[in-house]
Amino acid sequence: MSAPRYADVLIPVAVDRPYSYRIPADLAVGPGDLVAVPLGNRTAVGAVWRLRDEPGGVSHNRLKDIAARHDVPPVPHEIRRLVDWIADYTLAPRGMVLRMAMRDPDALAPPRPRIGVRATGQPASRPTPSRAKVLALMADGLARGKSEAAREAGVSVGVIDGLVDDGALEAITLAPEAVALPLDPAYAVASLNTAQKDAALAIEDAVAAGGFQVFLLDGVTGSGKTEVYFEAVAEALRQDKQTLILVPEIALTTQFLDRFAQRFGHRPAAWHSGIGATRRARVWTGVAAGEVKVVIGARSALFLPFKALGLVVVDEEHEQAYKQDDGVHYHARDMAVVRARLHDAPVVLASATPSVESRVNADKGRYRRLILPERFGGREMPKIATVDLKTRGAPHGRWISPALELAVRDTLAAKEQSLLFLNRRGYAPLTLCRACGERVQCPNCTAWLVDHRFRRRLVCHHCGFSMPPLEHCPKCEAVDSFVACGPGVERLAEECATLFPEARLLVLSSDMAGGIERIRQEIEAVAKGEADIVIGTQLVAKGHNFPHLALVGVIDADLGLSNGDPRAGERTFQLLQQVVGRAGRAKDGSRALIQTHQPAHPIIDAIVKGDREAFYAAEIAMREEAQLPPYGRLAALVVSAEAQADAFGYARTIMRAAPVGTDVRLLGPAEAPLALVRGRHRVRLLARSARAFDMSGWLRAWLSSVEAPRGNVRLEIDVDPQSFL
Ligand SMILES: Nc1ncnc2c1ncn2[C@@H]1O[C@H](COP(=O)(O)OP(=O)(O)OP(=O)(O)O)[C@@H](O)[C@H]1O
Ligand SMILES: [Zn+2]
Repeated sequence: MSAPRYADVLIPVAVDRPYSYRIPADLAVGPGDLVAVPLGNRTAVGAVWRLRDEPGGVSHNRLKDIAARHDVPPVPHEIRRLVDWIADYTLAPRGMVLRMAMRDPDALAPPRPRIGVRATGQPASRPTPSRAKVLALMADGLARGKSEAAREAGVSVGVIDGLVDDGALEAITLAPEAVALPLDPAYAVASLNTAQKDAALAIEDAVAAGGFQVFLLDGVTGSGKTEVYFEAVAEALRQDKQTLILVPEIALTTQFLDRFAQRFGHRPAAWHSGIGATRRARVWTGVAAGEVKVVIGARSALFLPFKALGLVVVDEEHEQAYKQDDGVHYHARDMAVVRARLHDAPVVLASATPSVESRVNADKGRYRRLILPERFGGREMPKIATVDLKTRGAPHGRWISPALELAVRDTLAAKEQSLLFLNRRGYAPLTLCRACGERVQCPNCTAWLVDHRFRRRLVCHHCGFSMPPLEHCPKCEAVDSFVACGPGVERLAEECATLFPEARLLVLSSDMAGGIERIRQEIEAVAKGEADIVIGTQLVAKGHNFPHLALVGVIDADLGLSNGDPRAGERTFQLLQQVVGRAGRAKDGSRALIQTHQPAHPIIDAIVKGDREAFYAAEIAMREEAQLPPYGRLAALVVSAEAQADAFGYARTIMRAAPVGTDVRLLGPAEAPLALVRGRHRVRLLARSARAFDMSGWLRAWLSSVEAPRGNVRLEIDVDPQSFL
């Protein structure tokens, strides 16, 4: 049999189809190989998508030759299928999806050898105190990197070089740093309670047997879901298979990495945008070679080239952060399920507040639901009560009600921790002119500027625009007339400093100076009990374990309830349940106070009564009635342009071309709630169909009949939208 003579090569740019090339007789290429190909007047790198014996429609002579094959791991079969799947489903150009799954071959080149030093046993010809320090350190005979030796001995690198010249040290090539240290499934086995054991066994059996299966690990906050899926990871290790653990926010998982190391002896490999290029390349090739057994990462880890994937875990599966809302609009949780199916491996979706989608899938028998009904060790759930802001609210200009103030005082007196939750960054969400009522808006977005007093700026949370506080009103010229309206976490901190001057305060918000590293340290400080009152945005609600926390105060539970977003109810329930669930994880007798104007709202009521089933039953019934996901399918089309008329114009053009029929209901075009972002006007269309309908196929057929947007007009397609703004 002769070798295939043609290859379709997918290039990681905004194209949907691979291009065909000839394979030169002296070149062997296989599916997934990275190759250099001529593209226009340059050379591009692409992945071989399929091989063929025929040129496929184009004459042999018009095709160009593949220039070269790169000697790096190919894009594996499962990843190629995943890329096809995501492109077909989301309508994103295939090349753009490949881009997330491919590395530049140059970046994958083996790392440069590390040079180290070792003692030769010869004395130094000219002894100095610095030299003596180095030789004392190196007397153990171990090899060390040059700078490492200098740092440990407390001398400059020059001293090391001098000793090499002198013959007292010798330079040697060090073995490359291990990409992942060996994990031991038997390192420190946890003893599980009965419910944990049952759940763990079910997943372990599935890992051992192989085969695709979805588990919904549905356990209340603090029930030990992590311990349960660690046992499944242990089984995968025993089978010599790899595990992918997805988390919504990888930068804040130090606690998790430590727990993992306590269980398996070492940390897993982490994958996120913050790790350096060399390390990324090592992890990538280590995953491809099957040496890296466990990877923890945010959604981009979904595209790593696992050699033998035996288990996928999606922690906090309900998190909105799994949905990517720019470029390729994909949901990493859903695609993790697709990926597990491609590898014929089990997948675990874990949450204390499962998404309605996953819950319905479990109820219908598509997923297997494993329930952990109680906290580990019989620990009590916090006692939850509401504070009715209509009658028992805070005095004017303040946000902590007398009841909450008292509860914080009691908690301080008991030397325990309080958490005050307010999902608003900055000092105040709105700045208003007292004289004329003018509100300070972003020039580029439909949004008020948020007062960030620590930084002394007014900031747009959509585009990042910022400016110094205004001295006089641009409209009525009044001087010093601006007042801050409403609370943000900074303002709440000010109130706490006045009410509880003796308490150690800590504000946790994603935009504090010092970035992610500072947040990481502060989360650890909270866990160690180094703060008395923690003020935080949703950042604090996400899966952290704060053992000293005895009181949670929700400053404004109504924030998420009132907007028109079909997912607002679900999100509010999840956020409140998660934040309340941070309390009382190590000690009984914890409480939560929820400040609200609507204490009788069904969602608030379900939280207070601890009746999550009431929430799911009501929400699921509503979704079914309204044919919303998962009972129906939605797709959003967002047209944007510098001029509003252009956006509406193109939206009407595509609307006119919509296929006639009753399968899909089309709503719009309408101005988006966020009508202006970064100077672009936005118009939305929403398509809704029954669940069984092929929405992606329908959209593709429709849009292929419409002329592409021109000039600065852009069309974005969002299948299964999470955001309706
Ligand atoms: N079998 C066990 N043995 C020892 N400690 C356990 C066990 N199970 C759970 N724990 C402890 O209980 C606490 C809560 O566990 P974990 O963080 O896994 O809960 P979770 O279900 O993930 O909670 P959340 O959804 O709120 O994040 C942790 O401190 C954990 O170490
Ligand atoms: Zn803006």
